[in-house]
Amino acid sequence: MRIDVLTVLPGLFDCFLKEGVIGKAISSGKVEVKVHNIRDFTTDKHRVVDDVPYGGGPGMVLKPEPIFRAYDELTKEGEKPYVLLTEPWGEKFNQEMAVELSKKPRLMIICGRYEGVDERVKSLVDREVSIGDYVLTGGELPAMVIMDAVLRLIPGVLGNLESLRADSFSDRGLLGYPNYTRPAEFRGMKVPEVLLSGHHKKIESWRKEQSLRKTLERRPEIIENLKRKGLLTKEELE
Ligand SMILES: COc1cccc(Cn2ccc3ccc(-c4cc(N)[nH]n4)cc32)c1
Repeated sequence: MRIDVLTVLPGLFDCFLKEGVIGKAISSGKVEVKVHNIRDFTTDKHRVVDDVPYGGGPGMVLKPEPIFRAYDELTKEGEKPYVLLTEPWGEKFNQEMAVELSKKPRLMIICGRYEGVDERVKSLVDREVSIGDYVLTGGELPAMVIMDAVLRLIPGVLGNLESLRADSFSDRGLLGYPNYTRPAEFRGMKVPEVLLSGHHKKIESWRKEQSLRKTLERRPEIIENLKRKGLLTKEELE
């Protein structure tokens, strides 16, 4: 997969693209992520990317020209990207969307700043995406959240963990099961016996039950959604 990111703050992505699972996936060539400074696609000597809003009002708006120039330049060759625009009130990002986006060969993520992008930029956009009902200062953190959730789903990125998660609950949006590690007792708090039993079938069913129970308690709508889609097995429904 290739992802092109358009932003006026490319430096925000430096650590994200160097560290951890995402950093390894990029350095190993499993995925390609290119961050482009919208300012590099201006043509005036002051490299202006924003302007005051028509009709008045606070703040500034990102101009359409530099973004369209970047899009035209970056789409001259190769597959046309599926274009995302991060917005405070776009379609809510979730695991289902992450799975869908992970199947695209190429993505482009346009990161707004100030009061957002000129409305005409949306003629380039396939999906306006929000990571939650709160307003951030720009689209870069949402872009990193989306990239992190999508890139971890690319085959080979999670390495051997991937196979262990063949039937991963998280891919169905279920909440995770409790994790424990040594010591077996810490400040009077014991690890559940079943996890010390070495009985893999029992451990697996305990984890599945914990995940379903936690999801039912905290996010019942996820269970309803999976039921409606027929994505819960008979025993999971019991
Ligand atoms: C557009 O309307 C806005 C109104 C007030 C502030 C801002 C700031 N801002 C600029 C570009 C931008 C892109 C994404 C987000 C964002 C996404 C989520 N989930 N929260 N916030 C916020 C952004 C925008």
